[in-house]
Amino acid sequence: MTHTIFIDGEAGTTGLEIRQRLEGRADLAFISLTGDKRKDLAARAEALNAADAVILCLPDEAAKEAVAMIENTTTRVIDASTAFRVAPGWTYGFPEMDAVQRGEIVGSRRVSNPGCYPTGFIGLMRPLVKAGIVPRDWPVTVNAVSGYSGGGKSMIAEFEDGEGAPPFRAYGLSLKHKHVPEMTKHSCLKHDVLFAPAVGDYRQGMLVEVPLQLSALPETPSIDRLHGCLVEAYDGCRFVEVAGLDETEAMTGLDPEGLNGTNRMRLHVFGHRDGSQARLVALLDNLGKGASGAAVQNLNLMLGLDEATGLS
Ligand SMILES: NC(=O)C1=CN([C@@H]2O[C@H](COP(=O)(O)OP(=O)(O)OC[C@H]3O[C@@H](n4cnc5c(N)ncnc54)[C@H](OP(=O)(O)O)[C@@H]3O)[C@@H](O)[C@H]2O)C=CC1
Ligand SMILES: CC(=O)N[C@@H](CCC(=O)OP(=O)(O)O)C(=O)O
Repeated sequence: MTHTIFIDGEAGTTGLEIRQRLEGRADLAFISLTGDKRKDLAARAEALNAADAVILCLPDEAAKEAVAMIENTTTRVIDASTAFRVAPGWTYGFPEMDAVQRGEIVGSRRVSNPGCYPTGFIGLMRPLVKAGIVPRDWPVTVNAVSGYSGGGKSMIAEFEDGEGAPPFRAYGLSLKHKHVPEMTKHSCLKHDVLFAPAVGDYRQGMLVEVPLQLSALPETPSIDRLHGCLVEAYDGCRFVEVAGLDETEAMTGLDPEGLNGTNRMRLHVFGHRDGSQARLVALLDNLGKGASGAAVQNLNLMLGLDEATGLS
């Protein structure tokens, strides 16, 4: 059986990556808009309604516009933007985040693909909050660095074509980053997380870190307890893994580009085993498990296929 797919925003950073990941799939046929048709409302409306599944790789407003143009009850939607990540009626497209999530995605017609930073953060924090190791009302900070492709075509142009992009830049300084609502909600936290992102002068790959003062937490959890909780949460997951404590202990650095080109995410628990502090760090490709890889994984699930089809 062939499924018809339309990627709205196919010429952008996320859209192109998705298209490349789906290239050569005999089970899929594509509707593609080129030239002036790319942004033509009538052409987009026709494509959106003709496809079995659409993947929206658009700015938020254009994504909302696309969803409003779908007039049938059969087209299935994966939205890569921020527009619907905490919206009622939408399923959050992070299959590994809970035992029931994969099944929810399989049965959903509206799936919001998670943000890149939230994938790392929720991956680290949700199991700890659900297990009661980190209280729901805990004040949580998240520090992160991303490659510049995270900012789409305009940021890629700034770093690759412009003059004088800095080697490292802190941003999100107003503390109102668009990812805060989904990070907070899907980690089951009560208070907005304090999010401190940065962008580096390299194309893709990211580290998302949560520092924890263990002795301030209610039960002073050990490194082993944190690690054990994450290992249990991701047992059997194809794309989310937890680095062993021996491996982590021997590391002197962590390269944000380490999983580029894959749909994988690796979680680390750094700290002395008998110490009272921990640095939880997620490593992922912002264009892989942080965006395009995750979208393909969700598409596979929604089409009733093995979630790993075409992914590494
Ligand atoms: N880059 C990343 O790492 C990630 C991005 N995302 C999200 O995915 C979405 C796409 O981001 P990204 O690919 O980086 O952005 P880009 O700017 O690289 O691409 C966006 C694409 O959408 C097109 N577009 C804009 N407005 C319209 C419209 N009204 N109708 C049709 N096409 C339109 C643009 O056209 P034109 O080429 O003419 O500008 C462009 O090709 C965003 O919501 C982003 O937040 C999510 C996770 C990670
Ligand atoms: C480096 C950089 O600018 N990154 C982007 C986030 C990339 C991402 O995940 O975007 P979505 O929320 O659109 O999915 C930012 O901070 O806005």
